[in-house]
Amino acid sequence: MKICVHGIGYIGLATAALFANNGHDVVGYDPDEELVEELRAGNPRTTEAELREYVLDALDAGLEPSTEVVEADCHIVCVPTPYEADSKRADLSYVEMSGRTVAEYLREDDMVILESTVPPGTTEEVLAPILAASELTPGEDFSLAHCPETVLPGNIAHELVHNDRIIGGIDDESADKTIALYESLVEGDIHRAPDATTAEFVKLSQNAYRDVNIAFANELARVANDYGISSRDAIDLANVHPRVDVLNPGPGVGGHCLPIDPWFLGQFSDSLDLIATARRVNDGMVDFVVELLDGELGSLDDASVAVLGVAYKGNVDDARHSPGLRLVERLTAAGSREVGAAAADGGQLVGDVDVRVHDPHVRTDAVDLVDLDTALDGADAMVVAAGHDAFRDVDPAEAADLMDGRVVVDGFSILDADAWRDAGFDYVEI
Ligand SMILES: NC(=O)C1=CN([C@@H]2O[C@H](COP(=O)(O)OP(=O)(O)OC[C@H]3O[C@@H](n4cnc5c(N)ncnc54)[C@H](O)[C@@H]3O)[C@@H](O)[C@H]2O)C=CC1
Ligand SMILES: CC(=O)N[C@@H]1[C@@H](OP(=O)(O)OP(=O)(O)OC[C@H]2O[C@@H](n3ccc(=O)[nH]c3=O)[C@H](O)[C@@H]2O)O[C@H](C(=O)O)[C@@H](O)[C@@H]1O
Repeated sequence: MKICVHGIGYIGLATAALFANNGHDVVGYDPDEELVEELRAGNPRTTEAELREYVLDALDAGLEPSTEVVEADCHIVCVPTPYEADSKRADLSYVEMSGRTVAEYLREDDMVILESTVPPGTTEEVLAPILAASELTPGEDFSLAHCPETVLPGNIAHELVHNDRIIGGIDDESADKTIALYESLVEGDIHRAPDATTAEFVKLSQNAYRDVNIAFANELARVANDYGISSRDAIDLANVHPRVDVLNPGPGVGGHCLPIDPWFLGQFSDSLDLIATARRVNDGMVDFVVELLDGELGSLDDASVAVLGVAYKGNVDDARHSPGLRLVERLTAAGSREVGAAAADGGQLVGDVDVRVHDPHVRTDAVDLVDLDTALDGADAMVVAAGHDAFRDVDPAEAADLMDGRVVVDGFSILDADAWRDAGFDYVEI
């Protein structure tokens, strides 16, 4: 089948490769000329080794990166759906733009599949009317379905093939055709949603569920701290119950999915309550880290803090909406004024903090990154704000030689607590 994937970023490229590696004739369209050139030269933008190999196989199998759209039996839309922070709404302009492009190339009996994560109702109420500008009728002249993507960054090559899929069409035939196509590719089960809106809702519910569960763990961490006990020990023990499965606390929830998708879920509903509270709890964990630092150091005024990790989670290079970046903001002068402004509401006043940031995976313009030794040199405290495996190897004796202070806040409980305590550190974990 001739397939045109619209948007060959992280998700679209993997999806294009999935189809190309299964014998389809695939064009990966993206307006980003540099990205297309790099791919044509055999340089996919990924640090995931398995994904890289998978994409290189696909290029060998004929995957054609292109800045031109082509006519195709199936158009798969994988464009960005960013979040507008002020309104807490999805920016659907890329989906709309892509829809207008697809409409120009659409022929009778073609398939259109939206994979981007969108608020409930988008496929039927936003994309379908745009595609109808082709003068073909959605559901009658061409099929239209939503097939949300659920791969876990860091494990995409495996999950792309093995995850179950939820597929919802704007009518039965659209769902039938889309299900048949994905059944020929993936090893996970395919589940039929009653309609496209339900499929959109389910995708967002999965991420909201995880966000709420993490918020529960984060709240337990704060409560356990009030009792002077380890939340990690308590959660491990709670989880021996056959019907309890609490996730891990940490310095907050990052990435461009979990912190955002709960708001997409509530975009056309006034009923978010627990889910909105969970967002607030998770975003508040950075303040908890600041409180821990302040408590351990006596005062943050003029303190030096080494922040290790601005990736949104361990072993990835993506710093979008990361707890580490938020922590840096809070600790720097601009951020401390923000925290100070909240003092009347019980927030704490923080003075100027010398913040040094190190991350072996991330390249970003958002903060100045330094090497590990520079970050630790003269620091009063060290915070692990991303769970990179590399941080397990930081030697407490060497850190003690470099640092002025002896405070470590381990956001992910990844360090060897005994070794750090033996080296003279006050070791605190979330
Ligand atoms: N990254 C992830 O872990 C996951 C992402 N998603 C969803 O998948 C969608 C895509 O996300 P990513 O691949 O991460 O984004 P990305 O930013 O890596 O890639 C999107 C690509 O679309 C291209 N693009 C922009 N406008 C376009 C247009 N009009 N036509 C064709 N291409 C266009 C961009 O140049 C870019 O290369 C989003 O809705 C996201 O929420 C879903 C599950 C996981
Ligand atoms: C329900 C679910 O597991 N969704 C996945 C999620 O990918 P993502 O990498 O954002 O998820 P993640 O590994 O839970 O990490 C998100 C954030 O949550 C934090 N986190 C995660 C687990 C935990 O126990 N505690 C915790 O604090 C992480 O450190 C990170 O900051 O969102 C992806 C997406 O929708 O883009 C989705 O495809 C993935 O399957």
